Amino acid sequence: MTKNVASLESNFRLISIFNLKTLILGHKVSRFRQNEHPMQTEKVIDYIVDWLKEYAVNAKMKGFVIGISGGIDSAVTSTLCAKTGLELLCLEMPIHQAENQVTRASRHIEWLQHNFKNVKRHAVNLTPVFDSLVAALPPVENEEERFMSLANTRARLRMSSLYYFAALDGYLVAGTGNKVEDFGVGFYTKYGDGGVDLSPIADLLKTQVYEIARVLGINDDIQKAAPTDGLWGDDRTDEDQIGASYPELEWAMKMQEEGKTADDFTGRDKEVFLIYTKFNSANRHKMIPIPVCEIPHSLL
Ligand SMILES: NC(=O)c1ccc[n+]([C@@H]2O[C@H](COP(=O)([O-])OP(=O)(O)OC[C@H]3O[C@@H](n4cnc5c(N)ncnc54)[C@H](O)[C@@H]3O)[C@@H](O)[C@H]2O)c1
Ligand SMILES: Nc1ncnc2c1ncn2[C@@H]1O[C@H](COP(=O)(O)O)[C@@H](O)[C@H]1O
Ligand SMILES: O=P(O)(O)OP(=O)(O)O
Repeated sequence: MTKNVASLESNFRLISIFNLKTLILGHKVSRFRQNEHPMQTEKVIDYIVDWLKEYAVNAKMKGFVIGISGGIDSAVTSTLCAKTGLELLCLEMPIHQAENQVTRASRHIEWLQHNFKNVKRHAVNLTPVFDSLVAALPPVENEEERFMSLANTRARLRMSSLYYFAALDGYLVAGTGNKVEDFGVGFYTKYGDGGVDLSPIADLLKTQVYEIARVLGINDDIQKAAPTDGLWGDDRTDEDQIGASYPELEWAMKMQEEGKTADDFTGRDKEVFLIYTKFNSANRHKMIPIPVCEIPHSLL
């Protein structure tokens, strides 16, 4: 990891092929810190809003485009983008989506438009796009693996649509990943929802995202909704899939940072720690720069 980052700094060629998320992640893993004192929520909000604005202005971009799912992360991120005063385009991109998710997303955008003049919206129905892609793909033997692959395909179709509008209108694609998803369990789709231009809330734990949502006054139904990746056409939650809650995962992330091992724990603590480390190591490839085959000078 350290070696990769060092070679990244000394090799400009590599930089161009990493997405921003990978870059941030590459140096952030080593500086993970846990909140020892209460978060100064208003100051954190102002800090992120200023950061977003400064980045967009320096990049000479007009604003941001973001996918709104009806979940807490996209609700908070979009509100922080709206607070910059720059243009914000909210995209609803249902793919066989549960009705309650569609409604929550739509109500959040209405709330944003009510509070901020700089917010526009588009609904892009990706269900027929997804269905025709599935129909065009060859049959497979292992239906279960196909199911997982198609779940991630949904996230990648959304990413393509976000970048369509980013290029069309001069926007940056705002990422919605938080610290536990991005740098802990790697619970996102590589080059799907992980394919973004900047990551405003990726230094915040999920519990901190909730605290920010409360202070921002995000709709109650979103604050109460169980986190879900919404990729399966049913209402399974992230906790159902991972086997541990976000507060549990945050605890395990901290324990790993402190150098603890599974032998330090028993019972549920041990179970959670093992779940966390399993995801963390399986998804490590998402948290480091992509491997480049470096050819010895003598051969070139
Ligand atoms: N909570 C959320 O917001 C959210 C969002 C999207 C997806 N998800 C979840 O995240 C998970 C994503 O699935 P995934 O991680 O299997 O798919 P992924 O596509 O993100 O990553 C798997 C892919 O990475 C590559 N890969 C695997 N091992 C590698 C290695 N060692 N080195 C380099 N590349 C490697 C392969 O191409 C493989 O197909 C799913 O469980 C999905 O439900 C969660
Ligand atoms: N239905 C959706 N419409 C728009 N954007 C979406 C939708 N579902 C997901 N997204 C975006 O992807 C990220 C990650 O989604 P998870 O639901 O957490 O997997 C989400 O924050 C939206 O930006
Ligand atoms: O990324 P979101 O907005 O869908 O949030 P969550 O993952 O909590 O559903």
